[in-house]
Amino acid sequence: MEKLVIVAIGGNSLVRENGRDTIQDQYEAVCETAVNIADMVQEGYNVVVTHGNGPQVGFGLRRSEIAGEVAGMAPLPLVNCVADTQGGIGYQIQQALTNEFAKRGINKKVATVITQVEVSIDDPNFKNPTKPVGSFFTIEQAEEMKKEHPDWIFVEDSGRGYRRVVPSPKPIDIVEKDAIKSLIEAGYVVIAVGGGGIPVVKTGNNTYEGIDAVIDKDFATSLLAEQINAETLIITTGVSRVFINFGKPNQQALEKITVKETKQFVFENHFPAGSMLPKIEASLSFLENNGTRVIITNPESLKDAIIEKAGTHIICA
Ligand SMILES: Nc1ncnc2c1ncn2[C@@H]1O[C@H](COP(=O)(O)OP(=O)(O)O)[C@@H](O)[C@H]1O
Ligand SMILES: NC(=O)OP(=O)(O)O
Repeated sequence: MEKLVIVAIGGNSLVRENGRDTIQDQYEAVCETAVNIADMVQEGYNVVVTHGNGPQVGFGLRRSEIAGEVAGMAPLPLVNCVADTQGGIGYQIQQALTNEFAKRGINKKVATVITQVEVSIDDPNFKNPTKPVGSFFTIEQAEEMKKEHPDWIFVEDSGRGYRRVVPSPKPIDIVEKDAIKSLIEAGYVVIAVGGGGIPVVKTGNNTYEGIDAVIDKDFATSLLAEQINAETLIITTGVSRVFINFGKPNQQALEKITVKETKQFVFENHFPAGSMLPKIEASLSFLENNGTRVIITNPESLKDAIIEKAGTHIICA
């Protein structure tokens, strides 16, 4: 079988910067990414796709809250908002890839697996929300909203504005990993752990219950990569490369770095929590658990990145 590559698509990379956030805009962004993934499949790579949902799950949560405030409708729990985004984005990726393969005469089938991801009820992250979701606000807008919703917590997100944060426990196990493996072995391009997976806690022997949280898709992707023995982990996001001193006049793009160098950059605080840090931590975890290489880049650079002509490459040695 061809080398197994897992590609994570960032939720923010599916949002257009035109302020409209329409589902058609999102589908256009998905189609553009599908072209790049189809290029990889055409080159002979065996690809598994995962995706984020940070903006989308926040939009869904807010829609549900407004429906409650305006029309008295029962709110949708956060875990169900995650499940809805997993299905909704998975559907768009599945259709875009299916159509792109048909257009090019690529003989590959695509399937999305509704994926539950186990977390621990005792995870300290339930008490310390860190995962930014939904829209970006100015500090004034965030302060105004806090007056109306004192329980909401906002954080500054990588110079892009303020966002609400929700709990983000660490993934422990992927409940549907055997189904995912079977589909890969049967030759499918599989879409899984969308939005980091639907967070569930174990209630007994093989029984589960949903819990309100948003798992970081980079950690869930890294865990899936380990569980399916992927060779390469590719994280696509809004930047073509990772930088040190990001956003400062002396920022410097990183082309190839070792695990040791990456740990030193983490120690020097080059990567903010909630945006680049989880990608870096997930990369290190993958490489320290039998992964061979990690690439962080934007979707349009995928084809060049896999042959080391673009992106930031993190390697073991
Ligand atoms: N050191 C860094 N190097 C590159 N990008 C960074 C860095 N620190 C923060 N960022 C920002 O983090 C973003 C990636 O995080 P985010 O948008 O939350 O991820 P996702 O694409 O998974 O939704 C980049 O697009 C960039 O704006
Ligand atoms: N769930 C998640 O990590 O989504 P983003 O990648 O969109 O932040």
